[in-house]
Amino acid sequence: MAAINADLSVNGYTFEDIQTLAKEILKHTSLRPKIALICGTGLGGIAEVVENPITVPYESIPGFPVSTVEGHSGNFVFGTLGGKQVLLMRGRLHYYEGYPMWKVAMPVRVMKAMGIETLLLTNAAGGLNPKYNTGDLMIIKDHIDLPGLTGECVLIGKNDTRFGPRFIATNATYDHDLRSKFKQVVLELGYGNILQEGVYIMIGGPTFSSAAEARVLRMFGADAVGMSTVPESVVGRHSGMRIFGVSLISDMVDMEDGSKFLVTHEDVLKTANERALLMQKVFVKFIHLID
Ligand SMILES: O=P(O)(O)O[C@H]1O[C@H](CO)[C@@H](O)[C@H]1O
Ligand SMILES: Nc1nc2[nH]cnc2c(=O)[nH]1
Repeated sequence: MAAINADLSVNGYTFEDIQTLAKEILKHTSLRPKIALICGTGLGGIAEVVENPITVPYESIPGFPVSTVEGHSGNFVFGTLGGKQVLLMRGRLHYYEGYPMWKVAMPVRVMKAMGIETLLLTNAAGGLNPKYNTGDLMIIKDHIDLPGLTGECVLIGKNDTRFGPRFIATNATYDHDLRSKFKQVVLELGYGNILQEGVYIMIGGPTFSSAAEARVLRMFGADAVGMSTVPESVVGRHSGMRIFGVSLISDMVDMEDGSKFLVTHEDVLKTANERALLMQKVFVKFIHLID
């Protein structure tokens, strides 16, 4: 395999590097899925219901970064879910792990090179909307790219038009048809009482927000806050993918400064664990409906 050329002028991985990584991963399987799912914190359990799974650990892929966060196991899983070939990414990369933004979303470019057309994003997020409850599922209808607004957009740097155009619209990123199919599935399964639709805001992390920060995020119009997803959806959009996103509300954010509840990563993992079975059921049916 050719050496990975970490050329910073093109955001680390050249177009050729990305093709090389894709070929390297595809050597492990004859499957050619068009749907990929990125598993959020503690949500990798969806992989347990993948039929005939083929697991490709990140360490076995020369030049691929490792995932360092608990609840992100660090492998790709190919197989069938809901009757469709799928690719699961168990273990996303986060900015707060020290990866530059372009590296955080690099796997999405590799997915595109592997033939992925539809990108499903999941995450655990803190609830900012006072009507939400811990354990709710929030379909992402829009996002606020807080790092992007302050100069850390994932697409900053030299643009290679083989990946996508220099300038892209990011309104209407989250596909309407996929959103209504997901809604349909959740309602059919009888989970309508925990279903929300709202705006996700990305912060850099790893600090959870202070109460004053949380009030600002809410004033911006966000319903849930987390430390991921936006770079992946922007790069997916840039490469012409269809995007869907859902947040599991892992905890309700303290907005008042007086709370005794200090959120921990363990709280986030606990909620994800409690919703593992429900997420499996929902995604099997949802993926079945995707064209
Ligand atoms: O967004 P995902 O990967 O689900 O993870 C969320 O959970 C972690 C905090 O517990 C943060 O990484 C936050 O972004
Ligand atoms: N409060 C809070 N909870 C989360 N769960 C996942 N991400 C977050 C976050 O950024 N804030």
